[in-house]
Amino acid sequence: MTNPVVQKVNPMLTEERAKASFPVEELTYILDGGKFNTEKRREIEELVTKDPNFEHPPIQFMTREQQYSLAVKKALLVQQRLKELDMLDDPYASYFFRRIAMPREVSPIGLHWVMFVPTLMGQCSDEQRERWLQRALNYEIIGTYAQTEMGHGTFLRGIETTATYDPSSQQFVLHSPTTTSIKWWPGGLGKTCNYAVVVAQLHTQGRCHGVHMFLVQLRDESTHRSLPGVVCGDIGPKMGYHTIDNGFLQLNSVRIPRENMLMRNAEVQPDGTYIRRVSNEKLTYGTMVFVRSLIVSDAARGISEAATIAVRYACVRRQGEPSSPGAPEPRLLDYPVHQYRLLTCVANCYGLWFASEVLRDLYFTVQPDVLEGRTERLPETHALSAGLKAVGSNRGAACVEECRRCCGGFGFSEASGLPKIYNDINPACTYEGENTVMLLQTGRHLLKCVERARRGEQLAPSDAYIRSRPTPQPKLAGGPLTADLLLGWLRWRSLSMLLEVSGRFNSFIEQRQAWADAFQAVSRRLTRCAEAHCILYVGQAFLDSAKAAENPKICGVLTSLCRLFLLNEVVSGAGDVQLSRSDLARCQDAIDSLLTELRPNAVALVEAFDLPDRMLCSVIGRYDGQVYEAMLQWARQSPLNATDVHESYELYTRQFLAGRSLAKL
Ligand SMILES: Cc1cc2nc3c(=O)[nH]c(=O)nc-3n(C[C@H](O)[C@H](O)[C@H](O)COP(=O)(O)OP(=O)(O)OC[C@H]3O[C@@H](n4cnc5c(N)ncnc54)[C@H](O)[C@@H]3O)c2cc1C
Repeated sequence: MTNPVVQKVNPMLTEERAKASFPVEELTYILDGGKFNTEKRREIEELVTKDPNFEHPPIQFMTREQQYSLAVKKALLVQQRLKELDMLDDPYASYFFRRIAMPREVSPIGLHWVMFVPTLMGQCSDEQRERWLQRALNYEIIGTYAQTEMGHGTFLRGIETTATYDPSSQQFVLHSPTTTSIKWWPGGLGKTCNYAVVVAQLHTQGRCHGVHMFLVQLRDESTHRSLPGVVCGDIGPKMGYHTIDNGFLQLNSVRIPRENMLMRNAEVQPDGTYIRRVSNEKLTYGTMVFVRSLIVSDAARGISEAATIAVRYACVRRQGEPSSPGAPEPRLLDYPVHQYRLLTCVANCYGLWFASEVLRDLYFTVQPDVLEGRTERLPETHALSAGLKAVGSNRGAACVEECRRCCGGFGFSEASGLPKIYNDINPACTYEGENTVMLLQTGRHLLKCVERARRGEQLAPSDAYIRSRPTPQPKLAGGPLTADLLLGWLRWRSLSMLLEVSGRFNSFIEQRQAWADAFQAVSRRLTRCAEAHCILYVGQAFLDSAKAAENPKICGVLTSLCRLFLLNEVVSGAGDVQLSRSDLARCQDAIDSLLTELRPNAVALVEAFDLPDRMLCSVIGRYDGQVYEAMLQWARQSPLNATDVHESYELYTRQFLAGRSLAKL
């Protein structure tokens, strides 16, 4: 455990830690992907912790401008340190360095790495790469990715920004013709970046050729002033992400050289002739799959942080009627309903953690094939990554909110760290493909799978359970409710729901409805099918990882947690299909027994995530469990407490209490 014990540890937490039935450290190695990774991560944490440049008072007491300015400084410092330590080429090390140096702070230059550089890598011709990529990698320029407009998000083809080619000057004229065409949202666009990849409708020789990408310089490289015709700025405070300047961009006939169109897939020649090359859009899908697997893993990490805070707090918080006169009040964790709320979040966290790893491995398996033109598994990976991105971020936000509520009033205080985790996890439901739209994409793929199964075609591994005919419902009554049996039931549920929806869809088609109308008619139910399909994948990944654990004690506790996950899905999905009352009652009883079984391991299961206090930034989730003293100390730092009497008293309250009218002040 890397946490420095700053105060005497609360005995209630010590007592809970002693109850662990398995070696926590070994589970940490599994979660990290091996002992080597755990050690490396801890070394990095120590490096950052010792660096005074990353020390500062709580950001919650700072204004947004102060938070942004500090985040710019720290983000650049992180890059400098990574270079000095020769860690830039080590993705694992640099990921953890950033996370620990900027806990809960979204980096204003994050988009540079996540979107700008990968877009240059994937969309530039070889000469363009030569010219720009190295400059971007060396941080001589900082870029963002500007696609979304005020009026157009999900529907990419509706984008209004135009890039019109002028052969006389061999330049493109970038223009925002309407208010709704103003770019809105790109990270770092407001104040930080000096370049952007701008997505616009390409016009040449009187024809529109659809959306293409252009590299546009926004600000002068030495003064950082915005260039003529470029109007950009910050879009203002948001629900979270206070440290990043999501921005707007209006382009007023801004001219860029012809060579600034990203030309890997298409080209405009000097005379204005448009040439489309063999599309490698399928390669772009590959990158999308990878980014989405990271979103699922971020969702799991968000829950791991919230659950660590809420479980520790539940051990030290006493609330309620004592069981006998003179006895202490019960701890929150002693209440079965509280155990249920927290342990189901922990179970979701482990499930998503393992599923994100399987998805990432799938990407690394499929990507080399795709590069060589074998794209058979691309539809499966694409559909899975879209659906899991949606299910992961939806669950992430829901579980973090549940953990926040589990902490009562303190969960509403910024001191808990929980509002910030929630506000930072929530936007992932919207960016990189809005979640409902993602589920519809998965659903569309599932409908096609039923059709292919009907034609007797072979389906990809994760779709292989899909048939064109129903199978009998697995019986839950009778024998033990094993994880395999529960998974089998969820597989059956997914297939049953899908066949029903596909049947309705086909009947609309037989009634000569247009494909798009038939799709809309079943779309609501189809999103539910997509969720069921993805939950099945999460459950399978969870169970496989539990079975793979070499230590029988770890295998045992993970299998129990996995059963809790699966049972909870069966119970909450009972209304989707017909689950008998006796089967439902059995499942409910099994959940109750599992809560009792898992409760002694609650702390161990969250502490296996090995999150140092520095990362949690939580007064109520600290390792030593000394919640109340720390809460008072934290509140004392509020700027409102700088003076005993606040200036508003002299300005307004004194007059008001004396009966004078405030209007005259
Ligand atoms: C924090 C944050 C960072 C972002 N960063 C960037 C960035 O760096 N660069 C960038 O270009 N953009 C960025 N975005 C924008 C983001 O990609 C869009 O918000 C997203 O694509 C959704 O588009 P929209 O907001 O226009 O919503 P809309 O597309 O208008 O969707 C609104 C609602 O309608 C529903 N809906 C839309 N279409 C359909 C349909 N066909 N069927 C059923 N329902 C539908 C959606 O599910 C959604 O609930 C960012 C957004 C956020 C919140």
